[in-house]
Amino acid sequence: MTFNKNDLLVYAITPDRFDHDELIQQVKEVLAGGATILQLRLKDHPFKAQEEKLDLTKKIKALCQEAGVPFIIDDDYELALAVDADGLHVGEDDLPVDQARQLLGPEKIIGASAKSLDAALKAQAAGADYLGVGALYPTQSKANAQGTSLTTLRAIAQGVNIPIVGIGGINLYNMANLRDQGLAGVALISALFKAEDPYQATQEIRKAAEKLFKLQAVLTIAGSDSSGGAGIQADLKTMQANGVFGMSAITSVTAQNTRGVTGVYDLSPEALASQLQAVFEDIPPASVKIGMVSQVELVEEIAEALKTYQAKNVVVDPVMVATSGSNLIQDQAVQVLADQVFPLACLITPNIPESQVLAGQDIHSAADMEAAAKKISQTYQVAVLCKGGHRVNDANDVLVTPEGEVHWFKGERVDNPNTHGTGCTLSSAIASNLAKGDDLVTAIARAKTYLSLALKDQLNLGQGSGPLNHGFGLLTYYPSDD
Ligand SMILES: Nc1ncnc2c1ncn2[C@@H]1O[C@H](COP(=O)(O)OP(=O)(O)O)[C@@H](O)[C@H]1O
Ligand SMILES: Cc1ncc(COP(=O)(O)O)c(N)n1
Ligand SMILES: [Mg+2]
Repeated sequence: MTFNKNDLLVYAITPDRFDHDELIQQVKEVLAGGATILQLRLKDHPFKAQEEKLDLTKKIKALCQEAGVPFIIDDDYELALAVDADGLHVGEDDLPVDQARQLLGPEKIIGASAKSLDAALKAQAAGADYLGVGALYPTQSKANAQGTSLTTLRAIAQGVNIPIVGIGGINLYNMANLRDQGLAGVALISALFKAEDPYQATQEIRKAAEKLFKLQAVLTIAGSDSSGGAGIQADLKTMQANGVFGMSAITSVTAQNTRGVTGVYDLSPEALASQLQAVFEDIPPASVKIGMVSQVELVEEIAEALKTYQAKNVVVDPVMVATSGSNLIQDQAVQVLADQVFPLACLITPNIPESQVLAGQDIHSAADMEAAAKKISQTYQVAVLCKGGHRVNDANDVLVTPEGEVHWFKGERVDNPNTHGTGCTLSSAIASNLAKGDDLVTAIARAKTYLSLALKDQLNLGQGSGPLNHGFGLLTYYPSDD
């Protein structure tokens, strides 16, 4: 039995009124399906004798032990002590947290329900190990449960440093809305125990929860931009802002600022290969973004590594020329990148000049963008997002898939001359969203929203086309400042 602050919580809570044998069977299935913590909640449950309650509790505890899953009891501290449960959960009107802690001792898990930041901070200070926050959605398991808004949930998540599980009416379908809110996981009753097949339901929810609530690692393979607005630096900042764990393999070090590129120092193929090996062999990324790669040999190392490690969700930004006008790829490398790396990708994101080169045709209109994207997509059997940042009146991008589907992403043009790194930022945000489980269209739509907000922040650094504010929404909370 382990309980770590960073563990994923797929928290199963037993339902009201049940047949004991049926409950035991369901608990078995829910544990086998991948619940990571289980709470026995015996609300409204008539027991004929105390022995009966003890017997049931012991049986369920044994199942949890066998599965290596912490066994928590709701409210009833005497029962928790009697069976030596792993922990106790107390509601806002139950035993106070500090008393629960005293009664159970320092080693046990104490959980508390909280509906406000105030209650959450109090429970944390009194020694709670985790918090249940809700009801986030209407629920049948707790009639008249008071609702908790996502705004309150976020405030609590930012204010405390113990894990939080969302609770109340959560199911496989509404769970996705709870992403990026600072949750360690979700607590469920009906979605697991009232499912037709509790084993399968738990498995599906566990799989989705892994993506939604566990910090996903994302790799960028790109060039360094000393001025911090594009390349590796933009990628890592974007990943941080989009709630994933950024990692990097550097292809080249550029001396660059908002006015231009004054030096390009490519790393050796060995230097790149060993970075890729170090990352892939230890922390397989959930997605990969590829940016500036200037030489044929470096492209070949990347293609090799993507195949060897069966890299997933690969997004390629075929960087050719910096916003400031400097060339960032050798002519021979373009075709090798296209031939060897595009087919391993799930998306490539050329801007208009890059699309013209790749398609071998001119682009003067939205229809031309779509035609070029279709041509590239057919040639390399990969989805293509032709970005419209180089147009004047709008910022519309078009996605064409190898199956021939076309999707336009309409973007209002933000009046901001500081667009250094927009392409790097967009592709990294797409890779981040794919890592968190979005489908391609959703990942792009959300990335575009992020990019627009970063542009709208109107950061103005340097004398040329400056960088975006990647961290516009990030704030660090220092508890000691209160
Ligand atoms: N002024 C702007 N306002 C809103 N979106 C923009 C603006 N400039 C670029 N974009 C968006 O930024 C993303 C990157 O596009 P683009 O600038 O064409 O790429 P690159 O940086 O590779 O040249 C696209 O989604 C594009 O629509
Ligand atoms: C190291 C590096 N990589 C990529 C770009 C492209 O920048 P943009 O995103 O503006 O196309 C850049 N300027 N520098
Ligand atoms: Mg670009």
